[in-house]
Amino acid sequence: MKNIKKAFGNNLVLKGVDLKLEAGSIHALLGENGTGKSTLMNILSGLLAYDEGEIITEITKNKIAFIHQELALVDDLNIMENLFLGHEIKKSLFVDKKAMYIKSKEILERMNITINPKTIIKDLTPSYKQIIEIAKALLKDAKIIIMDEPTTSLTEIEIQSIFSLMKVLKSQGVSLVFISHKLNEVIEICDRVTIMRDGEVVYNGNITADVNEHDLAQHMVGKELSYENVYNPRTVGDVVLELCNLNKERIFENINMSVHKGEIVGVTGLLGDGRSEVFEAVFGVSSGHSGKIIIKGKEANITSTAKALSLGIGYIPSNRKQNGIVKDLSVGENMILPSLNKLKNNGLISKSMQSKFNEEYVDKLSIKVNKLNNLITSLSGGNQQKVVIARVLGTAPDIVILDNPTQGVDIGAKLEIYNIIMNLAKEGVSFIILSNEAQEIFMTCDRTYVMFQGQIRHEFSRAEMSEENIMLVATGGQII
Ligand SMILES: Nc1ncnc2c1ncn2[C@@H]1O[C@H](COP(=O)(O)OP(=O)(O)OP(=O)(O)O)[C@@H](O)[C@H]1O
Repeated sequence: MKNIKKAFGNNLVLKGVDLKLEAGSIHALLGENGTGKSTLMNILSGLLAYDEGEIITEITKNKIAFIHQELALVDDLNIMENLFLGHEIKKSLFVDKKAMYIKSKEILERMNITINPKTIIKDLTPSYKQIIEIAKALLKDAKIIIMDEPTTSLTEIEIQSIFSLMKVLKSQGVSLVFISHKLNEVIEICDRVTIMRDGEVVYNGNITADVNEHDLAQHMVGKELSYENVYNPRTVGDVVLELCNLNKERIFENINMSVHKGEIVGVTGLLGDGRSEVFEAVFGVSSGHSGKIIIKGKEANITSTAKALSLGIGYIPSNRKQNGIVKDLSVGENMILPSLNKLKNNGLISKSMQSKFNEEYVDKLSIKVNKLNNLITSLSGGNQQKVVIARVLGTAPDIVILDNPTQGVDIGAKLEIYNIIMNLAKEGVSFIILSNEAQEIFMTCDRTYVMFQGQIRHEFSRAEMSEENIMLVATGGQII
């Protein structure tokens, strides 16, 4: 790609970008949120037109596959039906299931994957779903496969299976583009890297043994980042949230947990460990559980999210696209949703109070937005996540539950978010951080619970926390 330029209205998003992809290579595309990575890849795959520049390749558009974060699979159909959806093999007027089965098996074998093509998608683990998306790309004989943050919702074991598949594809001459904010993974799997900042390329190079995360992060943000001093110890107050024997059949069991005023508590484990479901119950998103939820010493009967909010609980769900944002509303409107009452003047929303509120949080969280009344969907993924965080913080909660809070957020913004959490905790706000990123837990939490198959298996004090200890318990092992 040579000197690619692209503007949305008067917002010049790509300012002349060059990118060279090689066959049989894994190329990382990095950059802060909103810097234009997805736009560039949408252009490469033909989803978006560009204003200026040139794309020089012998590969036709139909041989370029873009695997987005939201997978395009139909849950109730099987693997084979998903692979051929819309272009079924036909024998006269009928769908030739046998031929489709044979071809599906062939593709899966090419990927070194042993799975029955008749398996229903909803029975697959998240990594297998990713693998099926890749299989779809291979079915159309893709020569370039673009993967947009493919590992965000995967466990360590699943990430390794995606990586081995990427290596197989690379050895077969496919060119892979890996968009990610997880710099450790970039170093592990990629051969080359292009780093963008503000719509321009600021760095291009090979990932050699001497490249470290720190260097990549520095290129991304253009300044030195300080990871060391994020965590600040605090004196915490009385218990503000207590979960006593919380049970939900087959989902979680005997959950006992406490959080103090001003404390930051982590809950971690592998995907499917039940942590999200526990806090959906606490926030009134789901019902059907037994046990007690005690808020500031009083048993609470939380039957709705409105009730949870009125008790001073804020919550950020794990899946932003499904549960977090309202697609038809603007950035500004999304940000104020739960704070509407606070912004009313004589029963009407005060425009000036709304703008002040919006501007305060755009500034506090460095949200990259052109106009506050643009649709939320026009923001980059990471910036949408920041809007969701702003929305919760804006309700001035006493207890904040953050499920996967920095999903898709770049490293610079992550540190900003952690610092905001630290400062609010110092002021007495309590946080519960549900995360599968050990680094996130270390950088922020005073204590952490580790869950496995719906149960709390261990509670670590800050001094006892280590990546090895957490992994051991999260995978069903025991600390001796
Ligand atoms: N369809 C659109 N209409 C208007 N603006 C858009 C549109 N798509 C993207 N943008 C803007 O283009 C800029 C770049 O967005 P893009 O999604 O390419 O960033 P990104 O680098 O992929 O970010 P992230 O890491 O957060 O996913 C952002 O400012 C975004 O708001």
